[in-house]
Amino acid sequence: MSEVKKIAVVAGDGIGPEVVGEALKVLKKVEELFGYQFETEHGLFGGIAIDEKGTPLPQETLDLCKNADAVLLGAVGGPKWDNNSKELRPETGLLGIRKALGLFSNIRPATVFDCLKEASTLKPEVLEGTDLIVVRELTGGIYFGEKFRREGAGGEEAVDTCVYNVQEIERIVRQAFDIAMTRSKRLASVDKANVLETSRLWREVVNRIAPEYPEVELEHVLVDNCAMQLLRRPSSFDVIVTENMFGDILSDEAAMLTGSIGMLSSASLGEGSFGLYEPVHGSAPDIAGQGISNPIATILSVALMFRLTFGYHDAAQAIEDAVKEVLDAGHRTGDIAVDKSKAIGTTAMGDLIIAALKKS
Ligand SMILES: NC(=O)c1ccc[n+]([C@@H]2O[C@H](COP(=O)([O-])OP(=O)(O)OC[C@H]3O[C@@H](n4cnc5c(N)ncnc54)[C@H](O)[C@@H]3O)[C@@H](O)[C@H]2O)c1
Ligand SMILES: CC(C)[C@H](C(=O)O)[C@@H](O)C(=O)O
Ligand SMILES: [Mg+2]
Repeated sequence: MSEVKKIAVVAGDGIGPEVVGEALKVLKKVEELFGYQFETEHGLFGGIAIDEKGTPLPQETLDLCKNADAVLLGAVGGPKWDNNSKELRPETGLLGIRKALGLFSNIRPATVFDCLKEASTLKPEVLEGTDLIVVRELTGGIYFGEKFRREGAGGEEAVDTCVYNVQEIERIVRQAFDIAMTRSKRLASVDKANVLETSRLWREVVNRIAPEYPEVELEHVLVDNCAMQLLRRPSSFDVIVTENMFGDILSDEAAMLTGSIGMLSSASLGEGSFGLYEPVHGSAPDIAGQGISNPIATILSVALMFRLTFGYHDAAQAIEDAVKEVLDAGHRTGDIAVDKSKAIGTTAMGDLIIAALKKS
C-alpha cells in the first residue's frame, strides 16, 4: 500500500465548493483504481471564513495547509465581500496563503483539446499545435508592494508600488528554464522593459541566467505585444515566464485559446514538492449555485497535483485521458458548448469523467 497523502481542501466561495466536490469524487475513484491513499481535511477560506471566523485566512486553515502534502483550492470572493476593508477582502486571503506557504511559482498550462477548437474564439488553423504554459511569478510585484491613499494636488491619490529583487526574479526564471528543458526548449520572457524599471531588472536577470541553458531558445517579448501574439500565433509559444500581474492577465487570455476559463488548471509551487492546486478561474458569482459550472479546471488541477507533488504519473495520465474521452464524446458544460441547449451540468460532467477513468 502507498503512503497516505494528506490533502488540505479549501473550497472557498461561489462555484468553489461545486467544482471541488467533483474533484474530490475523482480523488476517491483514483484511490479505488490505483490503490493510492488520500486523507482530506477541509478548512474555511475566503468569504465564508470572513463570515464565520472574521478573517479570510484563519490561523487553523493556514496550519492545516502547512501540515498537508498538498492543498486543493476552489475559488474565493464575491460581491458580498466587495466593500470590505482591505484586510477583510477574500483576495487578501488568497495572496496571504500564497505568501505564507512560499508559493512563488504559478504554473498555468493552456492545453488546447482538438475537439474544443470549435469553442474557441480563434480559427482552428490559428490554434493548430497550441500547447503552452504560463509560468507566473506569484509572491512579488505590484500585488504585494506597499499600497496606500494620500491627499495630492489633484485630490485623493492611490499608490500601488511594484517591487522585485534579483533573488525573486532568479528563482522563477530558473524554474521556467527548467520547465522549458522538459518541453520544446523555447522560452518567452515577457516584460515591459521599455518602460518599467522592475522589467529592466527582470530582463537583465533573464539574460544573465540564459547562458546556463544554452539549448533553450529565448525570446524577450513586451507584454502588450505578447497579448496580441497570443491571439495571432499562439502555437509559437511554449513556456512563457512573467511577473505577477502580467501572468495573471495573460493566463486569463490564454484560457480562451482552450475554449473557456473553466478549462485552465494551475499549480502553485515553492522550493520543495509541496504545492497548492486550484483552477485559474474565480468564484463566478454570476453562475454560482446553479450547478452549471465547468469542473474540468479543478479536476485537471488534481492531475497536476499527482504529477508535480506526488509523482503519481499513471493516475494523472488517467485523469487527463478521461477528460479527453468525455470531451471527444461531445459532452459539454455551457461555457464550452457551441449548442448551449445540449449543455450538461457540473455533476453530470464530473460523473462522466469518473466513469471514463480507468487504469490502463
Ligand atoms: N483564484 C481565485 O480564487 C480567484 C480567481 C479569479 C477571481 N477571483 C474572484 O472571483 C470573483 C469573481 O471574479 P470574476 O467574475 O472576475 O472572474 P471569474 O473567473 O469568477 O468569472 C469570469 C467569467 O467566467 C465564468 N466562469 C468562471 N469559471 C467558470 C467555470 N468553472 N465554468 C463556467 N464558467 C466559468 C464566470 O461565470 C464569469 O462569467 C471576484 O471576487 C474575484 O476576485 C478569485
Ligand atoms: C483573485 C486574485 C487575487 C487572483 C490573482 O490575481 O492572483 C486571481 O485573479 C488569480 O488569477 O488567481
Ligand atoms: Mg486571475
